[in-house]
Amino acid sequence: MSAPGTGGERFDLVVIGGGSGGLSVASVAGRLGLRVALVEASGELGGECLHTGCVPSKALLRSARVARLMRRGADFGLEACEPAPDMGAVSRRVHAVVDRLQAHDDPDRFRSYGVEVIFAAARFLDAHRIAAGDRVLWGRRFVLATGSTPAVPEVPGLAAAGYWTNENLFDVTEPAGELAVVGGGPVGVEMAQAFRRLGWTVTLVQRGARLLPAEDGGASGVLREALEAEGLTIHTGNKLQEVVPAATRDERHALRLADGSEIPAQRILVATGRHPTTGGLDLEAAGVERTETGAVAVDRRQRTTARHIYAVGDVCGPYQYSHLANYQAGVVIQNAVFRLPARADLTALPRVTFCDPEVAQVGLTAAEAEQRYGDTEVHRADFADLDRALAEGEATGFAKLVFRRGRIIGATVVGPHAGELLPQLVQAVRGKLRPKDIIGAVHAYPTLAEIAKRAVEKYYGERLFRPPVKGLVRWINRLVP
Ligand SMILES: Cc1cc2nc3c(=O)[nH]c(=O)nc-3n(C[C@H](O)[C@H](O)[C@H](O)COP(=O)(O)OP(=O)(O)OC[C@H]3O[C@@H](n4cnc5c(N)ncnc54)[C@H](O)[C@@H]3O)c2cc1C
Ligand SMILES: NC(=O)c1ccc[n+]([C@@H]2O[C@H](COP(=O)([O-])OP(=O)(O)OC[C@H]3O[C@@H](n4cnc5c(N)ncnc54)[C@H](O)[C@@H]3O)[C@@H](O)[C@H]2O)c1
Repeated sequence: MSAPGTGGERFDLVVIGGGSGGLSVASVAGRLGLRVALVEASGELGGECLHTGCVPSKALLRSARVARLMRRGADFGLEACEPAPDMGAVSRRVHAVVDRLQAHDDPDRFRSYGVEVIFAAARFLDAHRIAAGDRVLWGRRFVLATGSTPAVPEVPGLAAAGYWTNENLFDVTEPAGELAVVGGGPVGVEMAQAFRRLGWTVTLVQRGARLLPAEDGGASGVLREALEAEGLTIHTGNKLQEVVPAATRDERHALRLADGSEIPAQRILVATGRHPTTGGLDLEAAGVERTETGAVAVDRRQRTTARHIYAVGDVCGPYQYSHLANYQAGVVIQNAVFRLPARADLTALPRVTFCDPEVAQVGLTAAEAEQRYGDTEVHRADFADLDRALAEGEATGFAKLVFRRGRIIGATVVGPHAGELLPQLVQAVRGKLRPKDIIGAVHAYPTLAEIAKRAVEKYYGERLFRPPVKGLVRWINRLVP
């Protein structure tokens, strides 16, 4: 660590990185009257979520879903038709959505909050100073919010063949061809389905034993079945070993897998995870340490090993979601601005993979709960039995609720709009609610949200519709006139 200097423009708070996490901290701190600098390397605010992550991927998935519905016309009594996707037009729509949302992240909006916005790459000079272009900033406190970048495996031939990542995927305008997707996490699964629905022949290779390995095994199975039914080819428990590059752009590369099989593909999408972005920051000069995985090490108050430097979002994890970066930003505001010892609590952190069917989770999965406690109870309701799901023609999937000692400690939903169904379950896990809190609330009929109530009904069903209870009910009814 370098000896701290005193020169430079002085700020109460210097935020490094203008994505989901950094923008949340800077806007609140600025409006609360702190002298705040926001330093962003890329030349525009919004970060990955807006430009190359959540927003473009969800816009692309929407076009893909419309294509799917067109093909499914006959399921609804309409003439089915095979869409002719225009990748150029799809990409233009995706960028139009991004541009529309970019207005929220206009630098002038942040300047109006009193934030000094500086477009430059930041580098620590010592524990209290950074260089940002030709300026030197002194900060009482700092927030590191530099996000993550695609982790590309070292596979012989891959670089020579050329590949897409989320950083250039949304600029694809060429007509549909053959695509190999490497990685079966959220990026791989969402994008494989989007491209398949937009007419591409897609093969997905997943090193893990199943798709979305962090999710409930049953949910992962339902998803795989749905993807295969749409014509996706999936290899799990297999790894990309080597690529034999095509001689010309129109020919196909050969992707050799660990089990000796070979996949032909014109294009390759690499979706094998992400590395925290710390390169060039010179964290050592500030005394900020990293974990074994390269993430910035933080405590539950989001403080790094240099106590006046905080970190939020993908650069520290432990998960990589935009809403987690925002949540951690709130923890930092409480600690660094209000000086309250707030701690992050991820017990009820939701996550959603926006494929179709969507996969949503809050709290523990059934397997995690069983492993941790050994005395849990799981009840499941299927969309195939739910009136609204049948009316919608979207009856794939289920909700699974995990109970322990009369409390809801986890929920998995795989099915139509699963992410939209999550909030009541997030409240249930967060508030350690009892099953009666779900069943006691009147759910509008017919809604998909009734699925949670149905799973709770199973919980009570097992307890109520038993001979001793039946006997008691008969006895009361005979006794009381
Ligand atoms: C394809 C894809 C889809 C996704 N979909 C979802 C989703 O649906 N829901 C969800 O919750 N999450 C999703 N994510 C994850 C989400 O995008 C990230 O978790 C989120 O953007 C992280 O926010 P952040 O603030 O940590 O970092 P970022 O948004 O990446 O922002 C970091 C910023 O720091 C800047 N920076 C880096 N180094 C420096 C430096 N030295 N100096 C100054 N600035 C610097 C970068 O230019 C960048 O603007 C998705 C990710 C991908 C790849
Ligand atoms: N809907 C969402 O919230 C959403 C969407 C997209 C991304 N994200 C976030 O972005 C991050 C990155 O997502 P991701 O899907 O790239 O990463 P990931 O780490 O979640 O999944 C990558 C997968 O690639 C596989 N893999 C690794 N190397 C491989 C190889 N050589 N061959 C074959 N398979 C290989 C791994 O088994 C792993 O399951 C995630 O942490 C996720 O939280 C979130």
